Amino acid sequence: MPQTSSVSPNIPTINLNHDANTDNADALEVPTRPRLVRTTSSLAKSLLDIEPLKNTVLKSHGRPPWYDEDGKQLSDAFVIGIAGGSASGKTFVARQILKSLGSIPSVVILSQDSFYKEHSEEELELAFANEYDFDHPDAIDMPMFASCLSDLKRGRQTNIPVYSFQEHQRLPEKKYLYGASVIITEGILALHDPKLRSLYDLKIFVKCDSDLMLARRIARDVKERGRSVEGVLSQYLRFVKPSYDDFVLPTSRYADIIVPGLENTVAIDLITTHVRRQLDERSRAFRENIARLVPFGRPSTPPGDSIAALQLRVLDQTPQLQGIYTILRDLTTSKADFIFFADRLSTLLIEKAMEFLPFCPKTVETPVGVTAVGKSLDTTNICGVTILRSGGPLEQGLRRVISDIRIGSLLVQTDLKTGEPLLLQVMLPECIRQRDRAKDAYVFVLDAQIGTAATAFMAIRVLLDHGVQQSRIIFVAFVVALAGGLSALRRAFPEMHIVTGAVDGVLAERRLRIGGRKVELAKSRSPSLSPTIEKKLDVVERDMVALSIGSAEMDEDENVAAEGRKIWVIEPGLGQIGDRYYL
Ligand SMILES: Nc1ncnc2c1ncn2[C@@H]1O[C@H](COP(=O)(O)OP(=O)(O)O)[C@@H](O)[C@H]1O
Ligand SMILES: Nc1ccn([C@@H]2O[C@H](COP(=O)(O)O)[C@@H](O)[C@H]2O)c(=O)n1
Repeated sequence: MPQTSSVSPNIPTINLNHDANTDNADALEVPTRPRLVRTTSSLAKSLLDIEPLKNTVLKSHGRPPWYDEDGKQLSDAFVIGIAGGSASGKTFVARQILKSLGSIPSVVILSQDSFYKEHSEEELELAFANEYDFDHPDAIDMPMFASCLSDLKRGRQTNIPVYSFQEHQRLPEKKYLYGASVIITEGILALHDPKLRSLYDLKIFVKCDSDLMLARRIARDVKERGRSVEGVLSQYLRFVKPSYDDFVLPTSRYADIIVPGLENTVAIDLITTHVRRQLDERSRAFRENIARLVPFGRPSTPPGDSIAALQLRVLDQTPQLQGIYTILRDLTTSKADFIFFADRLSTLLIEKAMEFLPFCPKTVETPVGVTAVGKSLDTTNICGVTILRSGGPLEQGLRRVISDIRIGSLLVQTDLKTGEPLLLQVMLPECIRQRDRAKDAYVFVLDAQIGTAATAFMAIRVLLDHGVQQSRIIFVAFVVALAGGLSALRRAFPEMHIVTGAVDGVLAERRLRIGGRKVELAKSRSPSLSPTIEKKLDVVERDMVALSIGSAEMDEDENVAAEGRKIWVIEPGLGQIGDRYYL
């Protein structure tokens, strides 16, 4: 990127000062529960109305696929490093960028403050007497900073320290971060360390008048950091200013762009235009590509061959199992019966899936005083992850089999505009959130079905990003479609296990029409549907409206309303399992 402005005499300076902009750029972490009916504009407004937190992944639109058809990460997150003096306006610039980017998928403002080193008792005494040098590069744990940033950039989760300015100390807890496609790092020495610099896609230095920085710092430190004016001044003269001159200001020579600490609207506009262009170049149609790789529709090989090639673990097709599936497939089955038999089936499926867990030998003494050799299972690192909401009916079975199991969830929904899956919410159990435990974890992924496999791809990628071993992922589904994305999923993730009870032949194309709030499934394959089926389809359609509007926050599009959106349905299938179970 060309230099557009600089303080260095060797580099031409362009004055980016322009209109004053004193707005606070704010955003909100994605709501913990999805709101079903909400428009893009109202969400965007509320995102910008609320004070953002640093070190929190902020999302407005969900995260589209960040990997290719091989399951490999497509591109790293885009990382912006912002350096500058204390109170120069680094956080302000970061928030302005966030605000100007608008509907980008997910972003985190990562603060260098989190990486202040732990202090000994003596250092703490100095700190409280304003005699500790927090502005020297040695005060910051640069290797840890670089390692956390590198993990986040590569799409991995990270656990960052939490720092208290009031206590001058790192707190015992850590903050879990995952899933940002844009990372904005800010700190006085954000451009100091070469390793950190190598991680940035864009380097910014905020240059501000020293008097203004001091005035802002006094105001902030007294108000927010529990300091006295005398203390702030003494620390400033002894450490802050000398370090600014010796260590901070010299790093401006590494910056791609110098932004003024006041009236910087034009600079922010330039930066966001650049970032948006970079993000556009990285985006790619994922689901379309899988469909091209393995054409959906009807299976080309006999089912037996496919089951063997796909290494599916299918329940024995006993009359009893066939009876359960017949009830579940039957359109006329009552809700109560559907729930009863889905619960029974989920237990059978989970029992089958248990075959992949590491049971160890155990000897016990029996009530008649004899020893018996058996097996036992340590469940500490075994957990479940439900794909909301269709995977929910499988939870019952999992809890019956492992009563104290921790179950997290992923909310993945289809963006009706692009047809791509969007990751809207990640709530994972502790044994996955912590990197050192994730590698030992066994994870049951629960989803009602695998059709296009777009959701399954996303779920598996999330787990791999956390360091879960592929061979310890056990995907459990009521039904899978042979002619869907299953073979692409198997090719991408050959070591994970797939357990199901039914392998259906067809993945049929239907049209989903959006007009106002109304969605119609064009019955392209069956023009003369019975009235009962028509009625059931109405229920499905109604729910799809709620889900699609709630999830994708989509703008209603005239063309989409006219032509309809392509969706895929497993046949014969069990219908919308989540709806039949919950609604
Ligand atoms: N361009 C700006 N225009 C107006 N006020 C600003 C600007 N930049 C920063 N400020 C204000 O200055 C103070 C310090 O800014 P901040 O971004 O927190 O500094 P830093 O992160 O560099 O320590 C805040 O109160 C902020 O609102
Ligand atoms: N315990 C601490 C730690 C750091 N500081 C000061 O914070 C400044 C950096 O934060 P900014 O938000 O201003 O970039 C730095 O200049 C340190 O002097 C502190 O006072 N106490």
